[in-house]
Amino acid sequence: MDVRDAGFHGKLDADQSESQISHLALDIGGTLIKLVYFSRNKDRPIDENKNSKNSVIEGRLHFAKFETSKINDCLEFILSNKLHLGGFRHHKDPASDKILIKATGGGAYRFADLIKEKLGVSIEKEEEMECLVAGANFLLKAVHQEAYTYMDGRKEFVHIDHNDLYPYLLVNIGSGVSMIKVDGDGKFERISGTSVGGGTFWGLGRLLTKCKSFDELLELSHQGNNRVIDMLVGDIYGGLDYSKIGLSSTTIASSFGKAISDNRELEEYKPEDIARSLLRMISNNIGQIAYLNALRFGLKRIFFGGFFIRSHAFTMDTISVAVNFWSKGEAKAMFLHHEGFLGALGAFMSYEKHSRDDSTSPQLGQRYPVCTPLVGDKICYPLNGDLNDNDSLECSVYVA
Ligand SMILES: Nc1ncnc2c1ncn2[C@@H]1O[C@H](COP(=O)(O)OP(=O)(O)O)[C@@H](O)[C@H]1O
Ligand SMILES: CC(C)(COP(=O)(O)O)[C@@H](O)C(=O)NCCC(=O)O
Repeated sequence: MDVRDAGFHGKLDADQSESQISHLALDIGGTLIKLVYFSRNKDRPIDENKNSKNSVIEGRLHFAKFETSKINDCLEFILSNKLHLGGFRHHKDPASDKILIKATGGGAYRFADLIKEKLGVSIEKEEEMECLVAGANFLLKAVHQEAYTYMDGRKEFVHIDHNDLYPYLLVNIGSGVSMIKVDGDGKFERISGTSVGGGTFWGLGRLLTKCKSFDELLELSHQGNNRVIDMLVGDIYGGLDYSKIGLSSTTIASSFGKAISDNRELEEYKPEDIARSLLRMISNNIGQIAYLNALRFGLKRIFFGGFFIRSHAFTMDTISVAVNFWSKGEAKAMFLHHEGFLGALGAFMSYEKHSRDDSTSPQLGQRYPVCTPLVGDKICYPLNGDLNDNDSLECSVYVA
């Protein structure tokens, strides 16, 4: 289970629940539900700016995720921690005590009735692509050391020049894959996508290896050797490179191609080798399609997000190699630390739209504060994967 998963009985610690929690936003995807919410630091007073109508509140953004198939666990977590009270009310209808919660992703439509029934709050739907872009722009502009490259086991943070960020290609690898050309705040076009994504890896992997969880499948892929199943150029060319067209003998000529002639049954292959081939096939394919789309629109920067990545070394390495190979070294794949939370962050930021409507609850106006990722009280960027439990970003928000 992912460390950012909040379990069924997940209760926030006393410190967190005593502080004021507000502005819960959800991204309910095909596989995972992502939650973002803000908690005010209870020991810090609100800094009221006498010259403006705004006040600054210091606090933290919190992140959690659940499997979509276990939505009841997620709703239980929200209910038991009273996160659902952190919504907003429309001032056009002051008599109404109806609370609205921001949500994006297909599940905002699919589960609206269930959420209403279980939490007693209504869903205000936000468009998924808009949220992904808003989340990515926020992270790239506001969070220090958010973007990084990963190649040959080396992670390097990328300095983001705010004046030279656009245009870029955002590749969100969730259950399926969306490729979005981003030209500015709220300016974007979804230029491509592929159904061969994270859901394909996990779905096929589960069938072929009998793994019980995504993490188990990922862990298995660590130990495997894809050359047992993939047909390499060298397998076809008698151990030689095909130098004339730039293919080394170790390049995969055909993913899973060896299984044609091996005369072996599925059970005779090691699950770890299957997991490795599958991960490589899907990551490679996405990296290639991403690069071709970047080329189509002359985009130099490609950022990859979505929970398929999971800061997994082999996944990132494969995507980076694919982008590097197809671009002949011209383009680099970049990854986002808060990879899976782009949509939820975008939905969270859309509370700003209502800051003038809402007279009864705190009104949030996120203005790209400088955020520092904190785990406990330490600034923390683990190099090899997930953020730790109680993951949060320290930040200030403006309240109109
Ligand atoms: N704990 C997990 N359980 C299931 N899938 C996971 C998990 N962690 C990462 N994944 C991968 O992430 C994908 C979902 O990514 P996400 O960005 O949340 O997309 P969606 O919005 O479609 O749910 C899954 O299809 C799977 O490949
Ligand atoms: C339909 C979706 C936007 C839903 O988002 P998700 O829950 O996968 O994050 C995504 O799965 C997608 O872009 N699929 C690829 C469809 C295609 O372009 O072929």
